[in-house]
Amino acid sequence: MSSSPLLAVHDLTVLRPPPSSTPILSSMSLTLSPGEILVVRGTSGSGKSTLLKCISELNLYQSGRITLGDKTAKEMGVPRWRVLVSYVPQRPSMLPGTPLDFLQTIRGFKARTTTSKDKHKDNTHIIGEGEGEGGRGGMTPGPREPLDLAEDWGIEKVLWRREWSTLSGGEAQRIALAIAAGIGGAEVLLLDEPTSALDEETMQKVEKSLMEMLPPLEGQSSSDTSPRYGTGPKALIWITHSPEQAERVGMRSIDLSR
Ligand SMILES: Nc1ncnc2c1ncn2[C@@H]1O[C@H](COP(=O)(O)OP(=O)(O)OP(=O)(O)O)[C@@H](O)[C@H]1O
Repeated sequence: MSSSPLLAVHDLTVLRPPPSSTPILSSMSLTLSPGEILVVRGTSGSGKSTLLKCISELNLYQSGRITLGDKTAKEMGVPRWRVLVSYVPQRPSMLPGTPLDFLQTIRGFKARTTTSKDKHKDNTHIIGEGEGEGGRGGMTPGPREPLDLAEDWGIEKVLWRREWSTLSGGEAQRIALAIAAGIGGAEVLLLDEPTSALDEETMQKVEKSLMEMLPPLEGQSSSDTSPRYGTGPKALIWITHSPEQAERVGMRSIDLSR
């Protein structure tokens, strides 16, 4: 693989809480390059989610070093790290309010540096009161704003105004994923079984959009790939139990099964 990785995990060890203190992950290392999708596989309980939560600084670990570029989360500051290295859980937790409230809240986080370009593409205003369709947010192709991205995956804009608790598992999963992928700013997305609640057709649409967001791999001509969407992520780590999906999306894979 190419020279300098975007993300690197060195010798990560995570233990279960006492009294068992047995390892969940033991001296685990990996690297991720720009343009790459790394698939993580493994039996249930082998530590896949734990790995992604450690990388996003949501889970404590006993030893190891995780860097983005040449910086650790501590050196960068954890809030900024969590913007750049974004974990998308398998089941979005039952958040209060609506997806639109959530989107507006995370857009306001101080750790997220909002450029005037980002502001320009914020078209959350396009959903009028009680309105189902909204506008198109401009006629020219450009960055995929979360609402547009989700719409490509079959999420009508009216759903953004519904309480999270009233959404189906697959609706909530697509909306959470569209927010993470479409809001811009994240360099690495950590996807925990991102399509587990989706039907085959929708799953393949989601796979295609996510793959098209990435820049070309180093050494690969950009004309070899579909157009890249705006400020999308540079690389993905993708947990899946499906060998077919691993084959479709993965450029490399690791298996955590013991
Ligand atoms: N806070 C915790 N306390 C005790 N054990 C934990 C804790 N968090 C995770 N574990 C254990 O660590 C192991 C790995 O869990 P993890 O959720 O990472 O597995 P996984 O590979 O993602 O599984 P699945 O495929 O079922 O989602 C499991 O045995 C789990 O019970």
